[in-house]
Amino acid sequence: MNDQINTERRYQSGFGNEYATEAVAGALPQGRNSPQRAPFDLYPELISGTAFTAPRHENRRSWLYRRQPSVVAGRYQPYEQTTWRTGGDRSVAAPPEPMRWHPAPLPADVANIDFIDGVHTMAANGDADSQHGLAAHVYLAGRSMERRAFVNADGEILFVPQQGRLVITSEMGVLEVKPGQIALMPRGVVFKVGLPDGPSRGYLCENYGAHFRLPELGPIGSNGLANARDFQAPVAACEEEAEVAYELVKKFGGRFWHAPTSHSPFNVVAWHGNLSPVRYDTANFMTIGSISFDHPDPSIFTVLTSPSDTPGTANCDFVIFPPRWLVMENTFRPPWYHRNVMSEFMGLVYGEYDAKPGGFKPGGASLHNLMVPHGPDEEAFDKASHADLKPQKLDNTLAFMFESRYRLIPTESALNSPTLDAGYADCWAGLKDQFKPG
Ligand SMILES: O=C(O)Cc1cc(O)ccc1O
Ligand SMILES: [Fe+2]
Repeated sequence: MNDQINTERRYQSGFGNEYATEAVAGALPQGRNSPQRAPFDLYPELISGTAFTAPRHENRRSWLYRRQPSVVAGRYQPYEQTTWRTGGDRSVAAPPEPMRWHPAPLPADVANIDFIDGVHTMAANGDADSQHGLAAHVYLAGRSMERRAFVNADGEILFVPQQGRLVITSEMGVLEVKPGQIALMPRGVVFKVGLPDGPSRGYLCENYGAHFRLPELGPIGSNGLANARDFQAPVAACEEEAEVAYELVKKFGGRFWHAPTSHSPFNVVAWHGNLSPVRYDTANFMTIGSISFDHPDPSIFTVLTSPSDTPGTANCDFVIFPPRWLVMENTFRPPWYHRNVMSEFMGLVYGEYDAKPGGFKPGGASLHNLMVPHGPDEEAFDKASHADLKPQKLDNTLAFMFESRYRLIPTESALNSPTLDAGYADCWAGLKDQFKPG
């Protein structure tokens, strides 16, 4: 298995269904999970994504049949990764203002930086140990992980590549993900990231809370938004050279550790269950919008949601702003000016975002925390207030938002970064009082 794009890669369709896959026919036991001796003398191993006793509709677990169990590993030593932070750092003085960052340039030595070392936290909230909150990261990497693997005990990871494809090799198989697509890696599943296009950039949402799932559809009905069948899980793929030395890096309680192993962690010959990495192409998102008037709430663009214990008030919603038609009559069509009780971290994969046609660049980011006023910049306001309201296609654009009930605290390094757009607030400065009574 290597980084090369393999156009014949196969996938299994669906989100959270009972997948079953064998790299070698006959490797899955039939009728039981843990026979006295499993087929081909593989080791059965269970990975739980939820508590054993979680309600059936939420319960996630998979059975892996592997050449050696995961417990066969060396001792862990501390590993230094100082730019990947975990949880909200409440000692940071975060101004109650809109914030924006220009795209982070790829560092000069990017060819030596792999995915693990290339993660930079922009903002985070909650706490991994108490299993709530999220972190919004950017990754800047140019080196494929070869004999290095990573596992995150602190949360699941949503990948949003912005530049360059990812070849994500996991215990359950391989996912190829290109900009416009996303991938979701469950907590605790070992993976490595290959970069077939070299220097790559993208966003991550590390979710410490309840796992991401498809949102309820309510009156939309039984179809629409992200359809379950468009998610794809990998098929089992065991690395041919299984007895090779690997370095396993683990994030556990916000700290990084590494241990040597004498075998590939990608030694799973067959697996079954409903806990799996998946990928999804946002081009398959069935977008719903207003066909009469007014700008709807952005919740209509929710791809995945991580609920909290308060109904309808997410730990994290992953929302996209995909290409779509605008047809609303007598309506200011871009987002309204607003203050949101939820906190909004946004990124742009490609194109232009209608509320910020100028200053928000692909690879950049913005943070509009709870109750921080924001909305269209002056240019967007002027254009939309006078636009001829014929049907308009917003094309070649993909922005997204990680929206959370908890305040997102920027990291010290994000606040001090040269990419912080010091003049961001000026984009609204020209919105004059234009009240004309009578
Ligand atoms: O602020 C933003 O740009 C995100 C957003 C978009 C939208 O269409 C409505 C509300 C909202 O917060
Ligand atoms: Fe907003």
